[in-house]
Amino acid sequence: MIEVEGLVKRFGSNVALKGITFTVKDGEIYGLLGPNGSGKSTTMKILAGIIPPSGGKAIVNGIDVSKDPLRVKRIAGYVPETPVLYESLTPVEFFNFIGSVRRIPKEELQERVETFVRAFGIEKYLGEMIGSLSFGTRQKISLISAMLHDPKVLVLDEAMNGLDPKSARILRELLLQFREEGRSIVFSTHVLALAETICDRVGVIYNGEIIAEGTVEQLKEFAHEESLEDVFLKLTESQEEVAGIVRALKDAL
Ligand SMILES: Nc1ncnc2c1ncn2[C@@H]1O[C@H](COP(=O)(O)OP(=O)(O)OP(=O)(O)O)[C@@H](O)[C@H]1O
Repeated sequence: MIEVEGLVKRFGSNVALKGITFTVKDGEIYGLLGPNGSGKSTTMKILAGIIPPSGGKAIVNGIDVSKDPLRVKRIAGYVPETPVLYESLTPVEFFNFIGSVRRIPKEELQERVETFVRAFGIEKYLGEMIGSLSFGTRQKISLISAMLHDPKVLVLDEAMNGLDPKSARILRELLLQFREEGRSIVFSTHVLALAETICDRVGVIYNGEIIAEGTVEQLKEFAHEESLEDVFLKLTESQEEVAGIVRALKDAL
């Protein structure tokens, strides 16, 4: 379970998070949606114990991220927006490195690596240097490394980025299985169709604040719109602006 209450993050004079509150239950996939720069990655980094909050609380499976970020890192699987990998290692070396840092028993590590490598179809890249691999393959390595220690909580920042349709489907199925197993998953995406199919509830974040929250159906009802895309544009005050830009483009081209 993830409990976020009044979370604040300041970067100098820029207040990136202005008191965010939401809960992700056990066995729930919570989607964090919002325009560029609204605060999704900042929230995710705090939940993963990467950066400290400036105020408020974030409790991940009972652990306060401000008090014990190391313990949070142990139980959470975090996939950053941009993969952070060691370019000069091969995927096998990298997975072994993660296994030793996380103290995963050797046999268990090998079994889990094999399962995920097969699932994402990256067998043929295992001996190559990570720096030479494509963006999508690196994303798969980042995903696998976040799941090796059997995390109770998953914090996924744009995790579908760069994945081909087959791998995206596999990740989707994996997440649904994790949900069945009672894990909490917080998931940011710009792909609203994906959020619509996978998230139990979504929170719309705008200028560092959650401005609406609920199931996709509840949000559609609340905003009197038929698609999540229209809900999103309306709530983030972009609907009129987009229409104006489209009109200007039509006139200009
Ligand atoms: N390390 C940092 N130093 C200073 N400002 C930062 C830092 N990280 C984020 N910010 C600022 O915090 C705000 C929220 O950024 P954040 O990366 O959380 O947005 P986002 O919703 O994830 O955006 P995107 O969809 O583009 O990934 C932005 O104004 C950003 O410039």
